[in-house]
Amino acid sequence: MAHVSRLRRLVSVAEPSDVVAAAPPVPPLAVFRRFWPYTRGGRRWFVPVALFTLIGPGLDAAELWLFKILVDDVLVPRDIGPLRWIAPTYLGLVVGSGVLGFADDMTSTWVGEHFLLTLRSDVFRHVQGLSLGFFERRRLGDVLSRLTGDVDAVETFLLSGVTDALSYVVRLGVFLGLLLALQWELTLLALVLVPLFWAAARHFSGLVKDASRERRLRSGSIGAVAEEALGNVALVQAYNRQDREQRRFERENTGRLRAAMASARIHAVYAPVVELIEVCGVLAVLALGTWKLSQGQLTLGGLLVFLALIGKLYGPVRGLSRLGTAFYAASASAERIIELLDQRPQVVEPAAARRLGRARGEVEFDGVSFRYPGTSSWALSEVSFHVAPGETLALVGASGAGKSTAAGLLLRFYDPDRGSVRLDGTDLRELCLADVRDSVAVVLQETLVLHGTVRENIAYGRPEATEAEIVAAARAADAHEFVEALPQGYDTPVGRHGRALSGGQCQRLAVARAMIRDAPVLLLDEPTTGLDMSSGLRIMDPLRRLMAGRTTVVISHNLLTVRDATRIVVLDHGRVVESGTHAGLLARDGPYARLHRLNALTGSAPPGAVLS
Ligand SMILES: Nc1ncnc2c1ncn2[C@@H]1O[C@H](COP(=O)(O)OP(=O)(O)OP(=O)(O)O)[C@@H](O)[C@H]1O
Repeated sequence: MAHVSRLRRLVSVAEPSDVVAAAPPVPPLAVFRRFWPYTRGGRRWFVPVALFTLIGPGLDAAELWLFKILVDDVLVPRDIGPLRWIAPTYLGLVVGSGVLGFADDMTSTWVGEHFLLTLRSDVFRHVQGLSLGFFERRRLGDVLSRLTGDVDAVETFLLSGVTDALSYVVRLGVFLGLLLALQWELTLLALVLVPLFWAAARHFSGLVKDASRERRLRSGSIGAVAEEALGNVALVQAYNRQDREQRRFERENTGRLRAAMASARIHAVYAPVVELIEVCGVLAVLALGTWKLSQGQLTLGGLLVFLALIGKLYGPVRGLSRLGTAFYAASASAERIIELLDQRPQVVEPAAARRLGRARGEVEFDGVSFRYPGTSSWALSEVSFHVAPGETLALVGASGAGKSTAAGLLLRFYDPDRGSVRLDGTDLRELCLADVRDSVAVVLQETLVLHGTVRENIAYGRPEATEAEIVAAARAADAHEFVEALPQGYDTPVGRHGRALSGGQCQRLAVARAMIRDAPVLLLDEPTTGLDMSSGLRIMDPLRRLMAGRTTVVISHNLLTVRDATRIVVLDHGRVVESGTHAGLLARDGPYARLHRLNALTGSAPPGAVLS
């Protein structure tokens, strides 16, 4: 056992990564069962692929047999006669193998790529369907690395690996049959060494698996660190943190390098061991074969073909044992995909979800309490309010009071722990999720602008919108004028996070997008955050037009846009501490009045910025 621990030390990897957690191990058979359904589109090609696999070794064997005849009937007797039929047959066999190889390559690539397409798009659909909570907990770069590198490795596990294995087994069968027919004693001698191959393969495969796990894990960490640093490049550069990010990136890369070196060491030890076993076999056969030749029990052609066949026999044996290690390496990736696929969305639709035509827009929070997963304090507790269709409700409160959390619950990004959120009198949990989200148009705190043209950004609200509708929405959002002034008008690319536009312009695009969505409920989460006084005032008219005739929940902590709301609900530490109209709440001289005085002092509520 000492040599095992010595080998283990050979593959020891760097200090553990704290960026990405390892996926739990899964037995190979379970991996196979798990991914088998993804082969469904390509299964009809399995028969041709199997046929090509069967015919290939047959052609190889025929070529070798021709070689035997060539030596025994042409070279040894020095007679050119049989060459007349040997030459065309040989050419025919070579052309046949070429055509077969082509067909084999095409079909197996198609089957493999088709599998990848199905699996990758399924994993993507699954990840997109996960609740917001998942994305808050996980590193995006790691998820991306699973979607790309790990999915590829699963294909190796399931398809290329299996077809290769099949081809090796067939080759073994054909060559073994030929060898036995030619010289059974020599064959048995050659076979004595096969168990040694297996023992070596088994020994090394466990080590390979450890190193491969570490390599895939490090690839995920590299993706995660790169995504975080490059995604927040402005922050990194502003605070001169490039060196720190570089160190983090290099640390994960060094981890990957060590894992790669560990697996290279394993392979470097493994290859000569296997070669040694093989050479022993060939030498033994050569010795016995030469003796048989001298005794006249074997022709020279027979011996040469025998040696060539032995070479061909060891090929698949070696291939099979190598596949074993490749399987183990790929299963490390499979485990990472399975772990991703096993994530369940926290927000799920009931089996018989109720469809909701066009909602009237009645919104109700009834005794809602909510805690973010993994936290101990309540973000909302016992929150109740009711908004009738067409009315406007303003949620106000200090930073961290729970306003955005309430917005998240209304969009059903999360489910409340207690109480219920209702739309038109029905609990959101009973409704079709797509209907809930279709009923609510949002203009969020952080302006969500996509990498695309102005037109694409507006039409994201309703992809089937016509050009006239897009322009009408832009006009209503007071965006048409500035869009027309852009170099390419509606076709101007706006860059990632809308960096080509000002904050106010981005916000007006967001209003146009919400406008074109034409949903009965409108959710405005701090629509004026980050805007200066004049931009804040400028957005008011478009917002008013957007709110007309819709139920609106407006969230604000600077009290802008809230004074004329039908009702104002004041939140503090997740609780409703006050509610009423602007005038009524001011008269009570409670928390709202205090907030109002504070705002008047800081001047964050422009005079006249009121809802009509
Ligand atoms: N994803 C999250 N995971 C854990 N806790 C969270 C999460 N988001 C918010 N919280 C916590 O929930 C509480 C309410 O946060 P919320 O964002 O709803 O406040 P807010 O009133 O919208 O604040 P602001 O006006 O600053 O946007 C805070 O204590 C916050 O720390």
